[in-house]
Amino acid sequence: MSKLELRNLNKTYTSKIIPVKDVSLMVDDNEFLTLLGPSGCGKSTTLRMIAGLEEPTRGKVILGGEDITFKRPGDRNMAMVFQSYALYPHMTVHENLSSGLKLKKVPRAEIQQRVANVVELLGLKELLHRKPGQLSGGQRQRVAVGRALVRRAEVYLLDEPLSNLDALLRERVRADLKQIFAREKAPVVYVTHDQTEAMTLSSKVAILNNGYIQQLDPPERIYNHPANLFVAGFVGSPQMNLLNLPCKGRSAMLGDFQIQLPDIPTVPSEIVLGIRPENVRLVTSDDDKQIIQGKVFLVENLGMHNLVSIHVKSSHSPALTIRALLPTDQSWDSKEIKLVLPPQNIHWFDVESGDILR
Ligand SMILES: Nc1ncnc2c1ncn2[C@@H]1O[C@H](COP(=O)(O)OP(=O)(O)OP(=O)(O)O)[C@@H](O)[C@H]1O
Repeated sequence: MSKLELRNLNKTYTSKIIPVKDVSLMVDDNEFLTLLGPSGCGKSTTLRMIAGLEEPTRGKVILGGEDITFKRPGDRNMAMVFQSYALYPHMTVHENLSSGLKLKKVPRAEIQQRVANVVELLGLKELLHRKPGQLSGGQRQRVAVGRALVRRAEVYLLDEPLSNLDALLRERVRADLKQIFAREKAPVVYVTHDQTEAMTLSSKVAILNNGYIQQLDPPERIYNHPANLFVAGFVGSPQMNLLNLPCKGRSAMLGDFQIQLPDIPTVPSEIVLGIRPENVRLVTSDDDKQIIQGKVFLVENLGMHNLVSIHVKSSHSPALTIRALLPTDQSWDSKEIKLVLPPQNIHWFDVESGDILR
């Protein structure tokens, strides 16, 4: 029943360092919000202000209707997992997991039950009697996640909790986290710069850049309807093709080819065309429109697909490059190919502001 709300949150260190600018958002008790963005964009500072470890310069943190902006961290019932594990070095794993509950005078049987659940979930059984100094980085990180999970907190805050796990374990713990938090009735705020984590775990993603929220939406919407050039370029791997093109009449010129512009009030002299590599496809029928031709100059095998880089045919300007995900069942090296850019998959952006036009 505790909705978390940030109202116009700001943090200023000096006139030059303003890591968080006017961040407003809401996380319901059944929501998993991820703060995603490049290094230094203000993710951790935002999380630390929610936890009370940092005072906002301006703005409010509201939990369940109560203003908790200046409440001490210990008085907020929040569980936090840091990138740097923050485990008690003199305690065993078992003691690290149970000490918080003992302090809160939770009955012994319940402590045993809750600890047993996380131990099972995170595969910690073999490590219970070791101290943090005797664990690998990944194992310590799992214990830190476990310590947050044994508590029944009002809010869960996680700062890059999977960053030290190897790829396989990260995938497993990621799937576990998703299931665990689907059952918890508490807002979760998760910080990462790993877009796969953000896309798979979250019900909502806030993309941050330079302290500002660029877009706040469910992951599918972020991926399929990026609000601006920053989001379009940041989310998606391989990256979206983003091409600056001159406009002529109601078309944009992609090398020798005309791509019809969408219905926009005024046609600019230049525009940015965005299309994801998986949406660029081979010509399959005579009815195909928006066809471009070019020559392959690079093929990268990604396993399931080839990422093929193509120089688009152009008689005057230097060749533009477009990348397409194509099947692996044939050789694309140095091939002349014809491709289709389906109009429904094209995103158009304003050159100056970077905002989406259509
Ligand atoms: N105590 C501080 N004093 C001055 N500047 C700080 C302080 N803490 C953070 N910063 C600056 O604020 C900006 C945002 O930092 P923050 O840690 O929130 O970024 P982040 O998005 O979490 O980055 P990362 O992904 O690298 O952890 C950075 O430019 C950082 O150098």
